[in-house]
Amino acid sequence: MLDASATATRPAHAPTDHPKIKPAKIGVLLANLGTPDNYDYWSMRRYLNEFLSDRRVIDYSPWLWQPLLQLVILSKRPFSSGEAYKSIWNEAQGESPLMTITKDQTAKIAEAMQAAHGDGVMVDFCMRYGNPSTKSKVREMIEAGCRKILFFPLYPHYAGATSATANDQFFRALMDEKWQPTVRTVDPYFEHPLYIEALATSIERAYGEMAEEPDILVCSYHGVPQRYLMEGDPYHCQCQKTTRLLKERLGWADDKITTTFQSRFGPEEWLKPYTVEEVARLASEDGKKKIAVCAPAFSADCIETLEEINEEIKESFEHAGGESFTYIPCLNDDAAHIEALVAVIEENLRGWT
Ligand SMILES: C=CC1=C(C)c2cc3[nH]c(cc4nc(cc5[nH]c(cc1n2)c(C)c5CCC(=O)O)C(CCC(=O)O)=C4C)c(C)c3C=C
Ligand SMILES: [Fe+2]
Ligand SMILES: [Fe+2]
Repeated sequence: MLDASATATRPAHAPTDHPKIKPAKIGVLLANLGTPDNYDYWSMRRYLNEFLSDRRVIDYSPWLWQPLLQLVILSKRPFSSGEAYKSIWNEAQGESPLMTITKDQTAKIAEAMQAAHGDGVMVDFCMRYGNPSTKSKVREMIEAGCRKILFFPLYPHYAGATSATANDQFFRALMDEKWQPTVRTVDPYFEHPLYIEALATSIERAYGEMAEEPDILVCSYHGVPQRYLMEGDPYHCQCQKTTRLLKERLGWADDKITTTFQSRFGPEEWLKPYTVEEVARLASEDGKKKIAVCAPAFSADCIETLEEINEEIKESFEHAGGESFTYIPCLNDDAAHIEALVAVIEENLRGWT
C-alpha cells in the first residue's frame, strides 16, 4: 500500500521502480475568474470565447448561442473590451490588475499560512478561464504531495456563474487524476464578521479622507440575469444581506446606503436597479450630488470596477448633474481582507490541520 505520510521517497517494501511518494501536504487553492493574457484582439477573443461559452454564465442552447457568439459578439467585443483593458493594464508587470492583485493576495495568504502551519500547507491560485488554469494548478499540488485540497473561489457571494463554475472546473480537473486527493470547497463568506469588518473599515477610512461626507454610499454588485434569481440562484439575497450587515456595522440610517447591480450584458432583464441608471437618478431626482461607490462582490479590483465604475458609471452620474464621485477600491490585499480570508480558510481546514 502507498503510504503518503511516510517521509521516504519510496516505501521500504516496494520494488525499485515503485513511484516516489512525497510527504503528505494540504493544498489551499484560491480561484478567481480569470483575465486575458493581453489586450490584443486574439488574446481578448480567446478569453471571451472561453468565458462566454460557459453555460453556467450564459445558459442559452448552444445551437442558438454559439453562432451568435462566434459570428457577431466575438467579431466586435474583443476590440471594445480590449480598449477598456488597455486603459487599466498594469504595463510594468505586463498583466491585468486582477492578475496582479490575485498574486499579491496569494503571497500574503501563503505567508500567514506558513507562519501558522510551516511547510505542511501549500497555497497557490488558479483562474476559471485562461491562465494559470485550474487543471495545471491541481496537477502541481498533487505532484507536490497534496493529499488534501481546499478549493476556495474568491467570491464573497455564491452565484452559479462564479462559485459553481469554478467548483465545476476543479472537479473536472480531479477527473483526470489517478490518485484523487480528499477535497473540500469553501462556502460563500458574504456575512462573515471579518469580511463585513474589513468592508466597514475600508469605508470608514475612505470617508475619513474625504473633504465632505458623501450623501449616499452605493454598493454596486456585479449583476446576473433576473431569471437566474427566479430559477433559484441565491446571489441577489446574499448581496442584499451584505449591504444590510454593512449598514448595521456602520450604524447608518437606511438612506445613507443602497444596493445596485452593474455590468448588464445582452437584452435580458438583469438584477435591478442598474448602477449606471441609479447613480443618474440619485443625482437628478434625489438631489444626491455627492456619492461614494464601492463594489463588495469583487475580491479584487478589475475591469468591472476600475473601468466600468470609475469611468462609465462616474460619467453617467456627472452627466446627470452629480458633483462629487468617489470610488472606494475593493479590499484587494488590505491587511483586514487577508485576515478575513485566512480566517475563512482556517475555519474550513478544521479537522485537517
Ligand atoms: C455575460 C454574462 C456574465 C455574467 C452572468 C457574469 C457574472 C459575474 N461576473 C463576475 C465577476 C467578474 N466579471 C468580469 C468580467 C466580465 N464579466 C462578463 C460577463 C458576465 N459576468 C464579461 C463579458 C466580462 C469581461 C469583460 C468585458 O468584456 O466586459 C470580471 C473581471 C475580469 C478582469 O479581467 O478584470 C470579474 C471579476 C461576478 C462576481 C458575476 C456574478 C455574480
Ligand atoms: Fe462578469
Ligand atoms: Fe433576494
